[in-house]
Amino acid sequence: MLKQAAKKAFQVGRSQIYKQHAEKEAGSFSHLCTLIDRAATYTRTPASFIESMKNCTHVLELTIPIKRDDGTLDFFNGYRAHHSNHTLPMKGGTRYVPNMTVEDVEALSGLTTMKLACVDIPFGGASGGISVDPTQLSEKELERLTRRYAHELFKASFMGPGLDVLGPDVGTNSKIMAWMMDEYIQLAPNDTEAQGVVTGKPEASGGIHGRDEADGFGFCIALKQFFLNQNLAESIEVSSNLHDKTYIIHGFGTTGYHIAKFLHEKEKAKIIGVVEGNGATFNKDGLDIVGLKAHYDKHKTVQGFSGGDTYTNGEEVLYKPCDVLIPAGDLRSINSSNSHFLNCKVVAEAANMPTTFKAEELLTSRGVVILPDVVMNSGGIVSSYFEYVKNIGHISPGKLTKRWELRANESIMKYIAQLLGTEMPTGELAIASDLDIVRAALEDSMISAVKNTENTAKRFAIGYRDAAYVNALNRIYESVRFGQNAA
Ligand SMILES: NC(=O)C1=CN([C@@H]2O[C@H](COP(=O)(O)OP(=O)(O)OC[C@H]3O[C@@H](n4cnc5c(N)ncnc54)[C@H](O)[C@@H]3O)[C@@H](O)[C@H]2O)C=CC1
Ligand SMILES: O=C(O)CCC(=O)C(=O)O
Repeated sequence: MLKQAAKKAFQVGRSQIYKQHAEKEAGSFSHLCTLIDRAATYTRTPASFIESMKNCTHVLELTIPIKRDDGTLDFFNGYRAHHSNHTLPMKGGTRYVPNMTVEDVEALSGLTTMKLACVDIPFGGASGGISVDPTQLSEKELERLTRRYAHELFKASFMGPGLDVLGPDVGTNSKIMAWMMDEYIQLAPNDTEAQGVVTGKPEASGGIHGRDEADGFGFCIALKQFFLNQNLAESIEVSSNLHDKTYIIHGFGTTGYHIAKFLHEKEKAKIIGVVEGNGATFNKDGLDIVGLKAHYDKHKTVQGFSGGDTYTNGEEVLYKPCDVLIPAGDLRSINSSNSHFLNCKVVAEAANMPTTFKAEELLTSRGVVILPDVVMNSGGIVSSYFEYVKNIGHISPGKLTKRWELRANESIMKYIAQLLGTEMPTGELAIASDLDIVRAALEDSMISAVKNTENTAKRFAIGYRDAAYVNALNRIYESVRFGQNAA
């Protein structure tokens, strides 16, 4: 069925199909509103609440002047949107990307509200960033721009550990997050919770173990859990194991790389293609991800990797047959111009809003299953939440309980040994590291989110995206009804 559709698409010809479907797609915020409306039918919430979810509470637009290294003045547009303050603080990513629009920022803040609710984190959604290509600035220019952005957010009450906690996203990293925190500390020197103003910081500045890998780790846990469901596996005629499937990953940044790493190392899965903006690599027997990462870090492209065939036009790899396609690049990468040519059984969304409305309609009509962003990529923000809790509590995970748990385990072992009349094994039992604790907690959040999504999808016979939105809207409504914001 899938093969036939793909063959037909090629027969009609790409350019003709592109013309047929190149009409403007809905903007990102109206896309979000449509998803909310679609899910609302299955919720137990009033219409006025649903309408309120289709607006941001506050949106800040800034012009940020910075001095370039050559002494000239340059100006950049910055944004921060607060989608919902139904519970505080608000939280969400910070993007440094060229051509950022206020509509995308608003949509991402709304998406973040939904995502946080799906994984049961008691924060409202926010999002923001600067319209800039960070690779075109020197490190000093990037630091000045970041500090000025943080300064303006603070002045406008768009930043604070009890108000809006900024996290990393496309184009930002732990160093940028640390600059933001430092700027905040200068402005609010007596705030004892200041470390909690941003997440994704280096560990030396209060960051948490495993934040960089969290998105990829969480994604793989969620994927595994979805495939354990026999109905899903049978509906697309695959087994429920991850290791015997083929994967193509679109985007090899923080998220895409860690997904590839976990699938490759832990699941022994075959990643046959990696597509980047500037080319792709393909190996039908599976790519060596460690080697590919070393090549990518050195050359800033996957082209020329000796362990795969190089494609200068990455789209050609995107269209190759695979079981699971993983968009991990940017918004709208699966759209009406390319969805006809995709040859996968599942689209598992690691990026935020990677699939446009029309693309989703087309793919689902062909039987392709979509595993939605709000569940699949929530590992990053869940780990950010753990970092925040550590910062606000001034204590690292397990510091109070680790040794106590070890003693408790030893007592149980002794008791069992006594019952069996054997000796206690010699040597100390392992103590959980901070990373073990974070990973276990993340696993728990991801598995619960997938199970809740599956249950709702089954109950109403709807897709996983609609089910995730139904759960999110119900949870937010309960919090508004009984929470701090209901007058
Ligand atoms: N970093 C995080 O904590 C989280 C990120 N995400 C989402 O995951 C996605 C990726 O984010 P990161 O990995 O953090 O960003 P990143 O900046 O580290 O990586 C993005 C990668 O995608 C590639 N890319 C961009 N446009 C492309 C195109 N048209 N075709 C192919 N490749 C393209 C870039 O070259 C880069 O390697 C984004 O949608 C982001 O919002 C979601 C949840 C958490
Ligand atoms: O950790 C955060 O606050 C943001 C993570 C992120 O960018 C996302 O979940 O989309």
